[in-house]
Amino acid sequence: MANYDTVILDIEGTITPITFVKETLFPYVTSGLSTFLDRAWGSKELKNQIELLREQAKKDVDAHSNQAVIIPNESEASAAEIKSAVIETISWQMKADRKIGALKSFQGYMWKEGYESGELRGEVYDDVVPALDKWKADDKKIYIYSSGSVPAQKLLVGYSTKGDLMSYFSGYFDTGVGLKTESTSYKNIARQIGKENDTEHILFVTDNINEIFAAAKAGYQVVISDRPGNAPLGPESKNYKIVTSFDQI
Ligand SMILES: CSCCC(=O)C(=O)COP(=O)(O)O
Ligand SMILES: [Mg+2]
Repeated sequence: MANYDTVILDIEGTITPITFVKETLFPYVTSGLSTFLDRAWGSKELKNQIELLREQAKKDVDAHSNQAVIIPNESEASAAEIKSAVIETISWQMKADRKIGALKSFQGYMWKEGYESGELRGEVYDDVVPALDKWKADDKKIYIYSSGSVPAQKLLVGYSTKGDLMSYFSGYFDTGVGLKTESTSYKNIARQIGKENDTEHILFVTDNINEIFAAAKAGYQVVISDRPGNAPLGPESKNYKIVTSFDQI
């Protein structure tokens, strides 16, 4: 690897197993959603979260998505009808593993309770903390860029199986800077961390080849994370460094 002074890490498939997300985090939302809505109904935070889902649902319906349903507002529908539309909306989007801000925000909102009660702990691979320690000792800055919302990212690393890892990270980015498959997102991050004209000294590690293409196009150094259970790597991945553990970076 050429010199780098900044590391940006993806979460799912890179520092965290995909199985933890698919088999623990996602079912926590889908199985607990109905009772969660009943419990939190009337709270300001839930109203804000539903408003985000409502705005997204409207865009989806306008774009003729065949699964999208309008979420009615309180002046035109009962609580039961609104809850039912919210459940339907979240359900189809989660089946599609949609990386859309409103859904990701809602998931993080629900996971908060689970992490705080001790029911959830963010699973982090054993080789991650030694690499974070080494990068810190070498004075490198470390950030996260994930499709999960920034609050959800902080929960996962703050309540992790390796303890509270938040002190390692200088910042967190989600799709608020743009989709992870677009090179402008990586330019936006570089600008925000004061490295707009120095992207060649940023290293981005992710499991997703389209994110690799986008970051490389923005001038970043890139490494592919190939963890058990990740999607199989295609022939394009051969042009990049591939690691199965962070001690190979
Ligand atoms: C940090 S939230 C849990 C994971 C998640 O929902 C997600 O979308 C992660 O995507 P990534 O960009 O980290 O692969
Ligand atoms: Mg990933």
